[in-house]
Amino acid sequence: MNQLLTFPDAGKHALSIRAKALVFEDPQSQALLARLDQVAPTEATVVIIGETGTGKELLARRIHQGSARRGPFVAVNCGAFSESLIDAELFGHESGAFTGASQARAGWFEAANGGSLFLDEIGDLPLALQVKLLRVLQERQIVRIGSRKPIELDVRLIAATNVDLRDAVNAGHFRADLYYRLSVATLELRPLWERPGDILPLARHFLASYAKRLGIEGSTLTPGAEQALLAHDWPGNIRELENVVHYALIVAPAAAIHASDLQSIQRSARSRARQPVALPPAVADSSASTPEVAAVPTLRQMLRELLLKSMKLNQPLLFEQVQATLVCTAFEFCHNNQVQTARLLGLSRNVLRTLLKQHGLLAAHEDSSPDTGDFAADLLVGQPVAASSMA
Ligand SMILES: Nc1ncnc2c1ncn2[C@@H]1O[C@H](COP(=O)(O)OP(=O)(O)OP(=O)(O)O)[C@@H](O)[C@H]1O
Repeated sequence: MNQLLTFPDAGKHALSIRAKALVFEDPQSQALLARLDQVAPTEATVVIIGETGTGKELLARRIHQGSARRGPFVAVNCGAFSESLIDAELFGHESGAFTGASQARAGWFEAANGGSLFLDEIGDLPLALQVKLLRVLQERQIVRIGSRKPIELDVRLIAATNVDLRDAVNAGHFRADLYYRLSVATLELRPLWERPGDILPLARHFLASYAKRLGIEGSTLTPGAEQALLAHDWPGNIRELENVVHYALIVAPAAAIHASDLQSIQRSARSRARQPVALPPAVADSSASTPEVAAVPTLRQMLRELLLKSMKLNQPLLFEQVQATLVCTAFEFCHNNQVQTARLLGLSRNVLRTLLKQHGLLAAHEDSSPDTGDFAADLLVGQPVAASSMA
């Protein structure tokens, strides 16, 4: 079933494909969409969790569209402003409130009155502003900087984060009271690699949309290109996929798109082959700056050397032991909810999937693909080995 949902006022957003449609075909995405459609008509504050490029803003727009709110949808990235600026941006100011404030200005809250305010990267909001935001949510009114007059507000707040807010609370970076106030409803967008059923429908959707824009007819993806898309890790998630398809159309207009046209994928595959132990690009993770993460490259290097040695000496036992060590370490990370760190070990998705499933962190229906046990191959990028070849 093709889950292509169009926004009613798509025409108003002519510049962006993002505002027009949502492609949600993977069973996980469909389940999320069902929850979204339950939450949207309510007045509940929503927190959307997901890595960069997973579609958080798009989801927030959909929530707004699905509500009865007729006011505007206003999106603000909390990470894009300095602490002093974001105060005035959110709550507005009177003229003369501070140097440079020559005129009174309404803030984003007022701009969103009657509608929804989407606060992206809420985890980046300084603590002082978190206190202020909490008060606004409780009292449903704001006071502009330099004023004493409260302004009544009717705004639904939708927040997004790419960090685990519970970890931020534990680390003292995020107020617990604000966290509980915000997370009335929580929607989690999984990284694209964890919802493979979305990859090709999204790719075809972007292909059709960009081809239309570029005036190209008859572009298709060859089976090889489809395979390359499915095999890629997508650290930049849907945004990366959109860019890859757009670029491919530019370099291979009016023709079938081959794997070799998907240049950024090819490049990253090549660079992985050249530097087998290099860390993948930074990923949002609850464990992003823990000592474990710092230790992973060394661990990975050690395990890689051991694997190579075991192959050279033809020692299946050592090979098995290294594999076991890898799996135990990854399991430990998964157990601590540090899935991304586990990924850095270079394990195959299938192995990670199995670990996650064993740990109840993954729904059963996701685990459709068999465990090929190719984790050593992942670690040794470019030198695939099968356990049987060791015998
Ligand atoms: N389900 C989807 N269907 C179609 N396009 C999508 C979908 N999800 C995301 N996109 C596309 O991916 C791009 C990234 O989406 P979006 O900006 O919503 O991500 P984000 O998670 O808010 O990113 P960031 O955290 O970096 O701000 C958008 O340009 C949009 O076109």
